[in-house]
Amino acid sequence: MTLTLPSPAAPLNIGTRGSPLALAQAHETRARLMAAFDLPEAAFRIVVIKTTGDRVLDRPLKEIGGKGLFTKEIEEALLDGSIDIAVHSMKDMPVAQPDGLLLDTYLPREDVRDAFVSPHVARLTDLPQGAVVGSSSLRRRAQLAARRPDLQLVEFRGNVQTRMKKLEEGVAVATFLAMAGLNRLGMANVARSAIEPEEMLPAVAQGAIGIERRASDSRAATMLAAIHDSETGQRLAAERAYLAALDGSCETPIAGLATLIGRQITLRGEILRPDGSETITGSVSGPVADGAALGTELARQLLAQAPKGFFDWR
Ligand SMILES: NCc1[nH]cc(CCC(=O)O)c1CC(=O)O
Repeated sequence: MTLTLPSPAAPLNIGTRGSPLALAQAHETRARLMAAFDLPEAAFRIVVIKTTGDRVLDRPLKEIGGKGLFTKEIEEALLDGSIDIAVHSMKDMPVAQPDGLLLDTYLPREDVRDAFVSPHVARLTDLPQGAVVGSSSLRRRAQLAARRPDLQLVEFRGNVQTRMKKLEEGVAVATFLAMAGLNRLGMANVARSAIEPEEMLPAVAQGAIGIERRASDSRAATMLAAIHDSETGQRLAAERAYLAALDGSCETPIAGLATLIGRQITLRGEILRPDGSETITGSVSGPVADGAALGTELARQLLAQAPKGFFDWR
C-alpha cells in the first residue's frame, strides 16, 4: 500500500553521522520511506554531521565523557531546522531528548547479539588462557573480566577496518562488535561466531535504529509513523525505562534485553563493576503494555541487591 503525504514539500533532510554504519542506517531509512510513499530518491537529502565522538579518536569514550557524545550536534541541527529527521543507533542514545524533539520511531530490530571477531580463534570459549582481547566498551570489558578473569583487556577503538588491522598486527587475538552493525555493513563474514545473550547479555537497545524529529513537524510525524516497528518500540520501552531508572548510559557497565513471546514481555538485566569483580543479574516478565513499568521494576530489583559502594566508580 502506498501512502500519501500531507503536502508536496521540499526534500526531507535526513541527518546522520558520517561513519559507514551510520550512512548504511540512513540509507535504510530513506529506502523504507521511498517504498512507503512511492517517492524518488530526490525527495530526500542525506546530511552528514560530525559529532564530538567522531572527532576525538585517540581517547577512550568514557574519558571524553558526557552523555550524547554522538548526538549533540545532530540534535542541534534538528532544532535549528537544517535537518528534519535524524537516524541513530539507539544503543548510543541518552534516555531523554531535549525539549522539542521526539525519538519514538524504530525500524525493525537487527540481530541483538555481540559478534566474536578473531583471525585465530573460533569462539569466545576457545580463547586460550591469558589471551589479549581488545574492546573499548565498558560493558563488554566488565563482562569479560567477570567470566574470564585470566584474559588481558586492551583498549580498541575505530571502525571495523581499523580493528581488523589491529588484529592482523597482533595487538590482540580477538575483539567484539555488534552483529547488527556487521550485518548492516554487509560484513557478517567478519564475525567468527555470534555470542548468545545467555553468554554475554547485549547493551540496552543494541541492534535498534531510532529516528528523531521535531515535535512540531507534522510531515515528519506522518512519514515516520509509516515505517515504525511496534514490536521494537515495545522492547525498547522496557529496556530504556530500565536504563533510565539505573541512571545509566552506554558508557556504564549495564546490559539489558527484552524479548517478546506473544503479548508477554521478558526483560533480563545485568549490572557489573567495571573490573568484573561483582555481577548482579535479574529478570522480570509481564504484559507488553506494562513494558516501561517492568523496566523500572527490574532496575529497582538490581539496585536493591547492589552492595554499598557498587556504583562508586561513577
Ligand atoms: N557504540 C558504538 C556502536 N553503536 C551501535 C553499534 C552497532 C550497531 C547496533 O548495535 O545497533 C556500535 C558498534 C558496536 O558495538 O559494534
